[in-house]
Amino acid sequence: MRIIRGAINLKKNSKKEIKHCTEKLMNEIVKKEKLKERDIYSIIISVTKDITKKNPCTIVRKMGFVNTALMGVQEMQIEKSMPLTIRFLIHSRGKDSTKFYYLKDTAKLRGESEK
Ligand SMILES: C=C(O[C@@H]1C=C(C(=O)O)C=C[C@H]1O)C(=O)O
Repeated sequence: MRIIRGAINLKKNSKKEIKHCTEKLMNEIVKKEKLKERDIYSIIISVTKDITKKNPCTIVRKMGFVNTALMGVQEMQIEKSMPLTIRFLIHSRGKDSTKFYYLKDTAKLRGESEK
């Protein structure tokens, strides 16, 4: 099974920015992983509590992932954690591997989670 973790942070909590960032992250993963809907088992998307204007799952659905099992959840509220962040966890068919796609400021999170 192929596991894909992704993250991106927003400039602000607006419909336009949520759409832009969700599409940016999803498009990057789809392109680099050559991901087809039929290969995906499920996608879990978390948002930090400050993201409220639009549901990223709806955006992914509108990108064409009409039959994919999607689940949207709220990220844990930990003090000083990165605000305005969308995270993806994708399980898909493929060679056993784990890949990370951390766009914009979230690249910092990779180092932090390994400390
Ligand atoms: C540091 C991150 O944020 C938090 C920490 C994670 C981790 O240590 O793997 C995963 C999700 C978040 O709860 C991240 O998304 O990588």
